[in-house]
Amino acid sequence: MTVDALLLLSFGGPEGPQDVRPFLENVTRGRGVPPQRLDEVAEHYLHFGGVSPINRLNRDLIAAIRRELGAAGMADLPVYFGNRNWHPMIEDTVGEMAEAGVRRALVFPTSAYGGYSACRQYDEDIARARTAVGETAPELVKLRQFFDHPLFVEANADAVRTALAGLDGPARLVFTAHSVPVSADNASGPPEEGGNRYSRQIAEAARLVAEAVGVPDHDVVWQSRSGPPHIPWLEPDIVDHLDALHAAGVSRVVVSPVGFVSDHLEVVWDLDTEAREHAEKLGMGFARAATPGPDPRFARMVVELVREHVDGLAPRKLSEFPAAGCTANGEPCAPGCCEPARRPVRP
Ligand SMILES: CC1=C(CCC(=O)O)c2cc3nc(cc4[nH]c(cc5[nH]c(cc1n2)c(C)c5CCC(=O)O)c(CCC(=O)O)c4C)C(CCC(=O)O)=C3C
Ligand SMILES: [Fe+2]
Repeated sequence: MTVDALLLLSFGGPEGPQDVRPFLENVTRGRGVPPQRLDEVAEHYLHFGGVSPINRLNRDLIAAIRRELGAAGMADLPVYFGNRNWHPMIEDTVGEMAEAGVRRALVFPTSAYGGYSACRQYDEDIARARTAVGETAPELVKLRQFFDHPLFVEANADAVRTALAGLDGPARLVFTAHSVPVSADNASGPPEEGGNRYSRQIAEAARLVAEAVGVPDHDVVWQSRSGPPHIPWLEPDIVDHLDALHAAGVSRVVVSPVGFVSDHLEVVWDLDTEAREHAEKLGMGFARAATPGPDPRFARMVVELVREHVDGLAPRKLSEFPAAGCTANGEPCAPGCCEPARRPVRP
């Protein structure tokens, strides 16, 4: 298949205090997140001057992808940047691509997993942007999920090794990912698979990373829960889990945010601030493993995913899960796959 461009599609984050509220409104429109939770999250952003590191990290990643494309003989493939929730917005970027004459592009989403928030919502973004641009919109083919790609696993494994080496004794290895409503996890994957594709892929990535490091035991827990308290989300939360480990006599932890590609706000606040402070209060040693995005192997993986389409390169993957997530123009992977929850939409 020939393609004219690559589009990096991400979540987006604010780049100054004035961006925080409108960004949060974009994220939570029609999603039933209580206003009190929004005030709290706004405070987390303002604690960092209203700047999330996510956009800068994505621009760095694009620079690294350009270098790797060059090394693979694809220096002339333009790389574009668009987001779901903040500028550059995907609608604007796809408009620019159309004006530049792009007819078909691959889309790399900055999420490794299936599930509504991690996969299908990016399909919705692609479909919405194409509709906004109209007839001249390029064909947009999303790249597959990469939670079990050997380069993703190796980058995470090296980060875990470095974090373990930074503590002065044996530590419990704990992986985290963004919590989602239990109903959303149950609905993730195609219906015939029986659900829970998101949490099962997280568990699989954690297992692969732990195995690569050579650590016999580990835990998988969740972070950054939002939504009203009466709705069940995946548990335990990392902070509660630290209490449980402390009670069990564990004195050091390494936390690997395997559910995320880069150090965005939920990593630097929920882990580096909240969880770290809690560990210190308990007198536990705490080290947070780096996210894989800045590792050169991550950009190399993106180029491999591109080459699966451009050169027919055989997909490299370490798990039995099908290589899902790759569809054109925002189509779901399969009928009913990762259906969005029916949420009350208020005008
Ligand atoms: C699975 C998942 C990922 C991983 C996959 C991926 O990476 O795409 C992820 C990533 C991210 N989530 C992010 C930020 C936020 N997520 C929120 C809310 C929510 N996330 C959810 C899920 C996920 N989120 C869900 C089910 C909600 C509830 C509302 C809804 O159903 O949509 C809210 C609202 C406030 C709150 O309640 O926390 C914010 C501000 C940022 C950017 C941070 C920055 O700015 O640096 C990133 C990368
Ligand atoms: Fe989120």
